[in-house]
Amino acid sequence: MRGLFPPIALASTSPRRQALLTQIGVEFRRLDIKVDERLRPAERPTSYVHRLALAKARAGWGQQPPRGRLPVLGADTAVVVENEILGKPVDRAQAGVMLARLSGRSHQVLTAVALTDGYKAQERLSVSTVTFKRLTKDEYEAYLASGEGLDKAGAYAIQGWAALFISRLEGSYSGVMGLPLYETGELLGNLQQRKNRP
Ligand SMILES: Cc1cn([C@H]2C[C@H](O)[C@@H](COP(=O)(O)OP(=O)(O)OP(=O)(O)O)O2)c(=O)[nH]c1=O
Repeated sequence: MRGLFPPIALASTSPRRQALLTQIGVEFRRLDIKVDERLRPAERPTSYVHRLALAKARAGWGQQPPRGRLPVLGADTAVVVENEILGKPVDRAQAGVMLARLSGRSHQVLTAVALTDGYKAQERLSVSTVTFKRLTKDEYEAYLASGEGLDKAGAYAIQGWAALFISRLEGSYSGVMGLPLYETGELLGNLQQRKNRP
């Protein structure tokens, strides 16, 4: 299938986001961006992921040379349990605490995507509910030893071994992995429509 969308820039260091964008045939240049990911006092999880997705897209826009800029896509993912955001664990011990919070219950995964062309920005939010089985001691130990969850929000990867722990997913698999492809397609489709307008 020939690509449906124009080329873009992806403001992300995440290999998962690159793989997902490649999956839908989007050509992209990658921009290494770093934004302040600290949560603001009393900030709600949805506001937080929206703010960061937009900040990443804008930072990426600012990083491109003024000539030949491409529209920039940014995304941010947060795991939310009992209204608390679980970010990426700082070490194995914290990863263990996060897994214990997720074990035997459901949580939400929010991923916001933002696309800017320097003038306007569009955004979408994907919300999924993920249910974990109750983990056994052996499962905790094996998973923590694998190191798989250490660079992931909530200390797990749905696309990896943690699939063995997920009894139910309501929502978007790609959204949980870091880039909701349906919503991303909507943003890219709007871009295409604007381009085709006489
Ligand atoms: C819950 C979950 C998260 N993740 C990943 C997606 C994101 O890469 C990461 C969440 O962290 P983010 O801060 O959203 O992204 P990032 O720092 O990895 O990359 P960027 O440069 O774009 O800011 O967790 C999975 O890969 N699988 C999962 O099941």
